[in-house]
Amino acid sequence: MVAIRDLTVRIGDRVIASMPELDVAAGECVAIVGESGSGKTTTLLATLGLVHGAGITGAITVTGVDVTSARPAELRGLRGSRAALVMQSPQAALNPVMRLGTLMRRALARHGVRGAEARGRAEEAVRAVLLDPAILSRYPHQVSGGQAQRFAIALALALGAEILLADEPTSALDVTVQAEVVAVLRRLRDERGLAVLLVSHDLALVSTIADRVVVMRDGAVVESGPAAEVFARPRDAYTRELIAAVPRLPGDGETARDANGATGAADTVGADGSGDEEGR
Ligand SMILES: Nc1ncnc2c1ncn2[C@@H]1O[C@H](COP(=O)(O)OP(=O)(O)OP(=O)(O)O)[C@@H](O)[C@H]1O
Repeated sequence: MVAIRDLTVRIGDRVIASMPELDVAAGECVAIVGESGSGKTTTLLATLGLVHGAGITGAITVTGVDVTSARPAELRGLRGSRAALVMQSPQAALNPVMRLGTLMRRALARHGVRGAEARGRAEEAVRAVLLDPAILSRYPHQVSGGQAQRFAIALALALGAEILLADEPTSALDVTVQAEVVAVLRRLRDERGLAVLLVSHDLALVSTIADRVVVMRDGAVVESGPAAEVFARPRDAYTRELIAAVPRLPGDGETARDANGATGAADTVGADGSGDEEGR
């Protein structure tokens, strides 16, 4: 789905992100973690050809498209269908005077999908993120932040997303709602083989979903590997610091969270990933 080799992003003579190797396969979630300013967002945006005014070297392939040499129209096509960006505040990106169903139908019409097929695809996508299709008749201000984020994911699915590139997709949400969104991402990864490249500074959350973790600091990768291994036996001192900084509740084990997500916050919405489907 994603293959990055020897990526370097420079502003002037400063390297703001360098990523020697990063692969995300179908049905896999890879998380990039690190403190603010470590280069996580730059790496994510570069993956979709969205870093402008910077010197970029290296190779980036996303669902077979060579991002570094693709023409602008080809990149727009990639971003509007097979690869979708999920941002922190979905509500801000939704047109406030348009019902969610209209918004979805217009997006599908741009891809030549109309009428009964568009309605069917919209309902199927909304159900896949555990929302009631009745939500399609609501306006953005009539849904919660978690529902809006799940709708943004549904929109991506309806348009044919095979990979989601998610930048802090839950940090604008409260903890229970965060859990709903993570449960939905896990389910889509497991059941549909969706690939997820996730950027987050929240290690507790990352430990509930990531299969592999890449730790960045000052624009460089300091450690990477299977999530369970990195969380249980961090090799780098900076990774150890990040893990030690995760808040713990009385009764938690040695590590902040079990890497399989067994004790993660997402469990508050049920092991099958079912969340609150009702409106608020
Ligand atoms: N267009 C730009 N021009 C100059 N510097 C930039 C630009 N974009 C990012 N930077 C710098 O590059 C570094 C990495 O930024 P980036 O946003 O990738 O970090 P991050 O790890 O995602 O941080 P955060 O968690 O705060 O979003 C920062 O020092 C940032 O100030």
